[in-house]
Amino acid sequence: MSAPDTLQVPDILEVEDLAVDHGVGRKRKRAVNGVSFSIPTGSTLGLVGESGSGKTTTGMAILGMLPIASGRVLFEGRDITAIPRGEQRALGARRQVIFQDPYSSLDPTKTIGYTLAEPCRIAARADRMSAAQIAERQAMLLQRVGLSPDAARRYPAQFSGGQRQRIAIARALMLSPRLIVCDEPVSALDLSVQAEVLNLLVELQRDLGLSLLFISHDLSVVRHISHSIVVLRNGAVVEQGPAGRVYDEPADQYTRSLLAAAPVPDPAEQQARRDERHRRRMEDDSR
Ligand SMILES: Nc1ncnc2c1ncn2[C@@H]1O[C@H](COP(=O)(O)OP(=O)(O)OP(=O)(O)O)[C@@H](O)[C@H]1O
Repeated sequence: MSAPDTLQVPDILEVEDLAVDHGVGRKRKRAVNGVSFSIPTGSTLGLVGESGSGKTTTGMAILGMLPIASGRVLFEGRDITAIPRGEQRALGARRQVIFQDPYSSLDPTKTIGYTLAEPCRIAARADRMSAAQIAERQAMLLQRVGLSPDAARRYPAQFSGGQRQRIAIARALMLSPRLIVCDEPVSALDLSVQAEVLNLLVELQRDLGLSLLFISHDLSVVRHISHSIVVLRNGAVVEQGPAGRVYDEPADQYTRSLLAAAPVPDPAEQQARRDERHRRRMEDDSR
């Protein structure tokens, strides 16, 4: 028997006919309705749509942070809504989140070292690490995201917005997750810093074989990092497919209007920005 031409990689995440509500009683409101998509393992899916379209609600339901009204979410083939409570913790280590505002995950009163160790303290027994292992992993990850190991002794206020987001990324990686939900992780950053953090996420995704659900209201942000795209409108999917197809030949009128509003980055301008950053770094190094 000959080997198959292509290796069949299972999907890390399958969302089937998902519905999620907010509020209770008469104030109950359906925020997400009939949403289905999947993320092939080791790829990035861009979940886009205007404010209020249901992106965060979908992301939080996938992370088990919001109850599901109906539908199924399969993570690594297992229906997460049917997993016994005792096993939810172990699953938590394999799914992490990075928010728009790094302060959501970085307590200003705690050192970076304390914050990075936090996921290890609440992890299931099987994922626990010794203090020495935690320190070693912290140092490795801080370096990987472009910070020096002595950052562990400092506080969030001593870092810029971009550096804080790098710390939030390191924190998300502490327990070696397989899926990271990135909820508008660069929206609060300057354009040049946005590009640096996006590049870091792309490198990490590729080098570590991570799967990313990248939430953004801005189609130009996810353009170069997503393998596939899902467009949400009023809590429902209006378009989905490979990123190249969705950007080049959008089938849906709403997607076309979003694309028209999203500027295509000019490669020459991007290169000029990269050169400028490089020049500044060289200057800093020579001081
Ligand atoms: N905690 C909440 N209580 C009640 N309604 C909510 C709550 N959170 C979100 N909603 C509503 O659910 C819908 C989807 O909101 P959601 O935050 O998921 O959208 P989004 O696409 O992520 O928007 P944004 O980009 O502004 O974050 C909106 O109508 C919103 O008003």
